[in-house]
Amino acid sequence: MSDLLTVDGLSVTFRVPGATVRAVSGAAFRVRAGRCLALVGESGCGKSVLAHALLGLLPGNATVTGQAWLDAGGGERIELVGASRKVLARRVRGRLVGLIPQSPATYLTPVRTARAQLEETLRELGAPQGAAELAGRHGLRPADLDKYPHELSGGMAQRVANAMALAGDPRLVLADEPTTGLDRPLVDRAMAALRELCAEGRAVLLITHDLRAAERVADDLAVMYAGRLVEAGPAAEVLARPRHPYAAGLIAAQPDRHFVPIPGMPPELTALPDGCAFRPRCGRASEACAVLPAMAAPDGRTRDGHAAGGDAAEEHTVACHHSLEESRA
Ligand SMILES: Nc1ncnc2c1ncn2[C@@H]1O[C@H](COP(=O)(O)OP(=O)(O)OP(=O)(O)O)[C@@H](O)[C@H]1O
Repeated sequence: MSDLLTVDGLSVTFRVPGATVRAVSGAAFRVRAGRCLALVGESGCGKSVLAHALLGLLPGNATVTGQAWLDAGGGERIELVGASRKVLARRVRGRLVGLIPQSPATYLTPVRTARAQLEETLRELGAPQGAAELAGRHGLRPADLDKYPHELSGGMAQRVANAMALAGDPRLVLADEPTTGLDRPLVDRAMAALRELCAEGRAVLLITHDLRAAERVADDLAVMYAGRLVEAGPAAEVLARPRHPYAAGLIAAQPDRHFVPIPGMPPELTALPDGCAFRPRCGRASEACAVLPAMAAPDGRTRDGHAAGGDAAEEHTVACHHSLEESRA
């Protein structure tokens, strides 16, 4: 399977009065065709900012550095961080990359019917199909199209948002907390829809704090803490044998596991500590943790700031001086 997206050393800062918010620091990962990578972490850790950075959707106070290579087909690759607004608007957003937004009900324009919004999307893309045909493929009936967003159920609004995201037949789909506000059956349906996208050969980047949802759909998992990836690998492997104390804590905090919250709070992104940002909350912390640990495979090979080549991305990697693997060995 080929890499559709290769992110390398991606960082995002925001200028705010008197401070700098370090929202994403040196993220490196790849998303492959036919696979779903779930990016998980607590609210505010930088997941959505990362997705928006890829699409050039951040506000003017943001600075993005690093690289993100998108396979545009036909041997062409587009570097998203340096791409012009025109390239992002005309070639990337909606065409090569579809965005399934957080909270579809609020993403849709309240004063326009579903049909009007789908038609506008299709017109912008120059797509030949009609709104009814597109809607039908996403399980919407023609009568649903004449409804305004507030008249749509959560599930229907989600289908409209999915139809808009997929109208341009994108190779990569970014799903930003697509399950926000949905009850469990709708979450299950949304996850099944993401799985279908993978079966069609698309690559899916799922951004979520819902580990249970990630568990259902993800092939690969990356765990983010305070703007930094701390653990990555095959989803089943990371969930069964987490190596980073934060990842282990996040998993143990699930209602169907021990339901024990991690003590303390994440640090302010305007005042990140030196070294490992999880240090103040970590029972395993030592003086060594004052130095930032590199993302490394069990044999110690590091890949901090660099997307892995070959098949190495499926390796289970962790950025921790005292990983749980160490104590299991
Ligand atoms: N325009 C902005 N200016 C300053 N800070 C911002 C801006 N946009 C986002 N941030 C900050 O960046 C950090 C990361 O936000 P982000 O929305 O990516 O978190 P998240 O992990 O997706 O959480 P959630 O699930 O709540 O959306 C937060 O501290 C947020 O306050």
